Amino acid sequence: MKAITIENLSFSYNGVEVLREINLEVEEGELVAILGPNGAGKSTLLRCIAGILRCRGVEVFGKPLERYSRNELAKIIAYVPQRTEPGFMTVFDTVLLGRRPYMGLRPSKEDLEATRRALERIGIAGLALKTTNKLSGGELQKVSIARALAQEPRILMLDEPTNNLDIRSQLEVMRFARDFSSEGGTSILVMHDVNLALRFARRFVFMKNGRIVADGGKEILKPSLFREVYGVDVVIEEIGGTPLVVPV
Ligand SMILES: Nc1ncnc2c1ncn2[C@@H]1O[C@H](COP(=O)(O)OP(=O)(O)OP(=O)(O)O)[C@@H](O)[C@H]1O
Repeated sequence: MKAITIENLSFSYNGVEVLREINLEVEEGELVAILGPNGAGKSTLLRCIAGILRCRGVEVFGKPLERYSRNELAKIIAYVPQRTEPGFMTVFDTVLLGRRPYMGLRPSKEDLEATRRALERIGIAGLALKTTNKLSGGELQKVSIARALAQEPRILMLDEPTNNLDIRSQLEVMRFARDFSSEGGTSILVMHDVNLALRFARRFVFMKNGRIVADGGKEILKPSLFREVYGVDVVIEEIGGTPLVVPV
């Protein structure tokens, strides 16, 4: 089943067009990495799909985005932005906020359980009682991902999820996204670390100047693509069955 269908999507901020004629279909269960230089429009595309920016031409599970209520959409799509501001709430309460689309006046037993599960799965149960303004950048990033998980979405959209994370945590987050997809969820990740993307994603969407310039599996990864998209020369070597892109 198609999780996301985007047809001829363009988007402007104050009259300046930053997404141009985007067409993209994502099947349920896919893990897609969106790559491209700074300012290419990757975050804007994610925010359009998440319903944060008002756009036409996006369907989620066969229904136009604008026909979803905010609550309905929040049960389907969880979006983790590049940066989150810390606050004065505890980690537990912050992750519990992910349950808002399901909650009545008070959190139910199921809401509390889902919060605990998310904290465990992201490996931050030990931080539950800390306030978020006392966390490191990487810890805060993990809290945002746990909150998205507590939302129990069908589509997970992470904007540069491995920023701020040490190598081990990067791998944990990527493994989590891969597992989420192999359990039937759909993951869309904006990434700058091409090699990390290569290791975990099966599909790569390259953007430049608001357009999708390449979309496919490992077969599209050629030095000419990196020259076109980033303006850099690279060599691509295979190590342990995974291509490794090295700028030269
Ligand atoms: N709120 C905004 N108002 C006006 N212009 C914006 C806004 N957000 C982004 N832009 C512009 O839109 C373009 C695309 O930005 P976007 O954040 O989508 O790029 P990106 O590919 O995610 O970049 P990066 O890799 O640097 O995060 C850029 O030229 C940016 O300056």
